[in-house]
Amino acid sequence: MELPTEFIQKYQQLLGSESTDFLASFQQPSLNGYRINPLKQDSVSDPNYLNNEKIDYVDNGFFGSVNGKSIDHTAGYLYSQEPSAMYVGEVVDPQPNERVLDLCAAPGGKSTQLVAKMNNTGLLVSNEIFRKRANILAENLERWGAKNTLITNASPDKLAPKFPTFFDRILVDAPCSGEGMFRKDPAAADYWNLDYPEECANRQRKILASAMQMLRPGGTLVYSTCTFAPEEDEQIIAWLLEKYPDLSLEPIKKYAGMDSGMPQWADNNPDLTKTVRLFPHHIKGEGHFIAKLKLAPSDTDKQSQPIQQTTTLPKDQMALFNEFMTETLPQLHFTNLITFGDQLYTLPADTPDLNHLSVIRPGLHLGTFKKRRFEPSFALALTLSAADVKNKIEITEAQWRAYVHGDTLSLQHQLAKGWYLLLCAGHSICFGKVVNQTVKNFYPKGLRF
Ligand SMILES: C[S@@+](CC[C@H](N)C(=O)[O-])C[C@H]1O[C@@H](n2cnc3c(N)ncnc32)[C@H](O)[C@@H]1O
Repeated sequence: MELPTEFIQKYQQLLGSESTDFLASFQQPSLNGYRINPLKQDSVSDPNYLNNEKIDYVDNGFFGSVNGKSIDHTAGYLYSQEPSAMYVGEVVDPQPNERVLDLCAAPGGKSTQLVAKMNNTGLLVSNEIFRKRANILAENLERWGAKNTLITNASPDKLAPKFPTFFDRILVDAPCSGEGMFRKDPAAADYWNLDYPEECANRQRKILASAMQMLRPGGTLVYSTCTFAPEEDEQIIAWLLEKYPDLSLEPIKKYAGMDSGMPQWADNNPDLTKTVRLFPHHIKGEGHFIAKLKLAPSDTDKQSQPIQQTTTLPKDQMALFNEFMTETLPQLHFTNLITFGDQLYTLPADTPDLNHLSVIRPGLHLGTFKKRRFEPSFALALTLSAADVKNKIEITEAQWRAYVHGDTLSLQHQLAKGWYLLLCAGHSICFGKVVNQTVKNFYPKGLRF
């Protein structure tokens, strides 16, 4: 690929003799990776996914590519992600039952990783400023089987007043000049110019100022980019430390091939070596910068408490939902029920007041109220295992292909009318409705292939 001349000159100056290897790395093919979903009860159906080279710094991470039209992918057992990007979620290291914000979240690589580490407990607010991208984020989180996630579509400054000093951990995986994406997407190099990193840095400072309003005293902020530009990496952290004296850098473990951040590329603060750089000529990945900061605890400024949601469904809807639960999922119980139009959701426990906020998914989507019936959602099906449901049908791979294409299935034996969880190779695929020896198709239209 052809790199901009000013880009070459800039990194020759910054990296000196090392720039030869750095610049040569852009002529190498880009690297793919994927993570296996630990939230699912069983393992991948294609064992080849377990035989690839493991990524040593990531739980469940492997080098290799994912077939987007496989059962494993469509059922949410795999997430395709660039290897070095996977280290971000490891550094965030969220714990079960925490309140976590992924502020720039689409398409959802880091959010799926965070939700898995939280074991679907606590609250993850996964936010994306652009609506189209927020819808893709929702699709990816639903396929992954996320239950504790509130998906919002807001600019950081609109989100901040809703969650003052609220989060234990915040990830800002910032929009950046994307120099680490040049190999995957050479068009990104055409877009680059010498002033672009500074333009991105302006936006990053604004996003971080909003993030700081939402971080509780004693909370952790992780900032990451997929660019090498010091203006967007060390210099942003130097700015943060100056503007917020109660923030301090936390050391990040450096695995083989990872480099320390460069104090000399900012204000010479030696603490900047606590940040990490993943360079494509030193590790097997496209490149990343990650910093982890802690806000000093305070006795007076307590973490804000959510306003408790009190929700009661109208009697007729409650009866329809209870009927579905008794017939299909008698062992499960959902609380914090909330409707948006005719859509039913279960809100994560810690959710604050959502008024005047653009919400894409207020928690797990349970289904839709139709005239005199309740239709369970695809999202609900993907959080379930065979043991959760009263009625299930194990389908063959050929039937799975027909179902994801939008066809109805014919049954060889008579089954009672009602909702059944369809499973293929042990994976929950979708709900289907049995009527007269056929399974009616409820695979989401937008996901059929
Ligand atoms: C690096 S990407 C996030 C990748 C994501 N964290 C993942 O792992 O899949 C940055 C995101 O920031 C969003 N973004 C762009 N401008 C923004 C702004 N002004 N404020 C907040 N987010 C913004 C982009 O739409 C993009 O989805």
